[in-house]
Formats: sequence, structure tokens, C-alpha cells
Amino acid sequence: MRFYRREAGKGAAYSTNFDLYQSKAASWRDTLQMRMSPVEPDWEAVPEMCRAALAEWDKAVAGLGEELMSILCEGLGIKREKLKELSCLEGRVCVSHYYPQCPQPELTVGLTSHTDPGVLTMVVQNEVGGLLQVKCGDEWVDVDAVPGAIVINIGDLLQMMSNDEYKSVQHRVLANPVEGARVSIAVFFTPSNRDILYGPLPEVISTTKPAVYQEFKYEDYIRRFFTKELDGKTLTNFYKFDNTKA
Ligand SMILES: O=C(O)CCC(=O)C(=O)O
Ligand SMILES: [Fe+2]
Repeated sequence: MRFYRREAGKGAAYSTNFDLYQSKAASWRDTLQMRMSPVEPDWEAVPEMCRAALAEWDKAVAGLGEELMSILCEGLGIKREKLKELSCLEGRVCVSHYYPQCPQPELTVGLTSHTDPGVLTMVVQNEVGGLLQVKCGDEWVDVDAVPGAIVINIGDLLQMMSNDEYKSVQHRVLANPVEGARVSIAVFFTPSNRDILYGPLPEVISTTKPAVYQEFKYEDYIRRFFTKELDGKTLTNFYKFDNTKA
């Protein structure tokens, strides 16, 4: 028999709702979380049945992440390697969610509405569709479970680094009403460099486009994320210069 702890860090953490002690209600979901990089997980602590597949998946995702970040830099009119140089490919956390059937799905959700805190997230989901939703204006829209498709989310950190040129996306997962479990795997890209200040990149601010956000330390930022319940776009609002704006 093996025991898993809920504290994230080295190795693998297994939990039902990482924000269980901060949230008003529990969501219908279990999660296995592993930090893949900059330090590899303690592989012995990762369940054997998914060890090899996760290692292989992380390699593939890192390659795609590099390509996507280069394109996103081009879109900002800055050099292609900028996000890579800022170590944004290096802090990778792999989170595997398991959403079993919920007997009363109308009473809770699978994952509360939130934006991802990092730079980019890549999500793959199994065939149980109709549960992942993205907010477009005031409407929740289904993200269809297309076989082989990878869902890419812009995170709050990229929104702030790009000075609002890119917007993080609010999303949620409904509680699963059907018999088969919904499974998804999300890889979060975050910077591994903890010594610099984060905020709008100097290249994207100008007198006509002044910085919308204050600079902050990544530790401070991520501590705020983990000490509150998941909910909406509160982090970007917190660092906005005029925090009366939505
Ligand atoms: O299960 C999903 O498809 C979404 C996962 C997610 O949004 C997250 O882990 O932040
Ligand atoms: Fe998310």
C-alpha cells in the first residue's frame, strides 16, 4: 500500500480540491499533481502506471510550449526568445484531474471558475465532453472534447507581462453527471526564475501604452494564489494600478 500527501512540492501530491480549506464548498474532483521542472519529480513517488507516459508527455509539451511562446512573443513585436529567456518554459507543473460521476451535479461543480495563474496552460481531456466551459462576455461556452486537440489557456502572468495585450481566460468544469469519469491533464508553464520582478515587459510599455500593472515578486504572487479560494480574475485585479477597474 502507498500513501500520498496533499501538500504539493517534490514528488506527487494527491488531493481533492487544492483550495479545500479556503473554499466555501468542495468541488467534485480529485487531482494528482507533480512538479516536472526545473527539478524532476521524485519518480518513485509518482504512481507507476502513469510514470512513463507523464515523462514522455512532459517532453512533448515542453517542445510545443517553446514554439507557442515564440509565436506569442512575435505577436507582441518582441524577440522570439524573450519568454524562454525569462525562464517561462522551465517551471512546469503537471496536474491530472479525475472527475467521477456526481450524484447531484446541480449542487456543485467539478472545478470552480478561475483563470490560470501562470504563463500558459496546455490541457488535454478525454471524451467526456460538455463539462469544460470558457467565459465569453457574460456567457459560458462549451469547449468541445475534440479527439487529439490540446486546449491552450493564456494565464494571468502572461496577461500582466503583455500589459493586457493577451487576456487570461476564465474557465470552469461542471460536475460530471454521467457514469464514465472525465479525465484531463493540464500542464502549467510558470517561470523558474524567482529573483526578478514580474510585471509588464519594458518592451510593451510606452507613453501611449503605460503599464497597467505593478511589478511583483513571483513568490508573493503565487502565495496569494494558494492562500485564497479559486475564484474569477482576482489576481490580475489585485496588481492593477487602478484596482477599482474590473
Ligand atoms: O479539467 C480541465 O479541463 C480544466 C483544468 C483546469 O482548468 C486547471 O487545472 O486549471
Ligand atoms: Fe484552469
